Amino acid sequence: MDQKALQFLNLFSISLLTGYLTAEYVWPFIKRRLWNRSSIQRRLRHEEELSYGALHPDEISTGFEDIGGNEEAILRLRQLTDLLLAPPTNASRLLHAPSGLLLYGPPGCGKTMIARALAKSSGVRFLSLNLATIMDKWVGETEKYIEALFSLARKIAPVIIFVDEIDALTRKRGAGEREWSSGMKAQLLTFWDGLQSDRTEGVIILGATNRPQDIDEAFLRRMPVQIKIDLPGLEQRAAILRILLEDLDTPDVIDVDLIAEMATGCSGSDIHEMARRTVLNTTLSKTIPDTESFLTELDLLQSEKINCRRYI
Ligand SMILES: Nc1ncnc2c1ncn2[C@@H]1O[C@H](COP(=O)(O)OP(=O)(O)OP(=O)(O)O)[C@@H](O)[C@H]1O
Repeated sequence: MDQKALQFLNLFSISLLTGYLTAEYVWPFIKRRLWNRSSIQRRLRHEEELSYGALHPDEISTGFEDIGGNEEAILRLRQLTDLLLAPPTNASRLLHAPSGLLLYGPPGCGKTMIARALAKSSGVRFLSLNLATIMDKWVGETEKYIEALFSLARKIAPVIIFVDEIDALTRKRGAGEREWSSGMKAQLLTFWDGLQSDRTEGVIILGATNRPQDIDEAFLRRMPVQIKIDLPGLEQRAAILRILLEDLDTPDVIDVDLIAEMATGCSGSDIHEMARRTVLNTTLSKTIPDTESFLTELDLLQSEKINCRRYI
């Protein structure tokens, strides 16, 4: 073989070897680095998006003084939160509170208000998770949001992560369930367990739902304290009304107890709506809101609700 052919063969073998090494080792390494970098950037973007739902305690306007009734539930929640945010050092691990709590009960009865007031009174941030932000994304994207949620929570701890309608995220797993959905739940459980094993981080997950029966057992187990926030009783309805009427000039011409009695079956939200409409209408008609005007609005509201339910 002449010199030129030998040189060509050498060059050819070196290029082949270089090509092979590049394809086998260098390119995957570069790809991994690029992927990691874009993955970190993506997580940071998601963290930023999620942080729009985070409030500093000073930014929270709802306090326990704005909530009528629910004293027992509030007391229990405050004790648990204190325990969670400052776990007793050197004490038995059994004294540690669980990192997940669940508020359940009919709509409009104050679950969200209680969660916000809890964060404010404990002096911790309130991170409200908007499920629309993290669900209905491309396959794999929801998992990224969940990862970002927990990394953000760790950065801004102590924090209460509030997940309204948590049943939508933690629904019972079934045979026909889509793969992405069961993957997302598995990942949520993994991150949640990460919190449980390191309790000093001051991250509490507070779920709220109207449908606790839909929540998967695995998630219920991670929210072992389940507190019912029920429809208000007579005294509680009167308490809510008194709070709502505090800034009216003429509260003494209003028979709060009578209105509360007539409002049987109403939620706090219904009472708020009745009071809002009454004050709006009397302001428009330049009259003074009295017992009669409240009862008229209550009647209207109740018949609207009956008609609406009939239609459904
Ligand atoms: N106990 C209460 N005291 C004072 N106001 C209340 C109370 N419960 C409900 N409200 C009124 O009803 C509104 C809705 O309450 P909130 O959003 O906390 O209910 P919720 O239980 O979280 O409802 P949902 O399950 O539909 O999310 C409040 O903004 C407030 O005006």
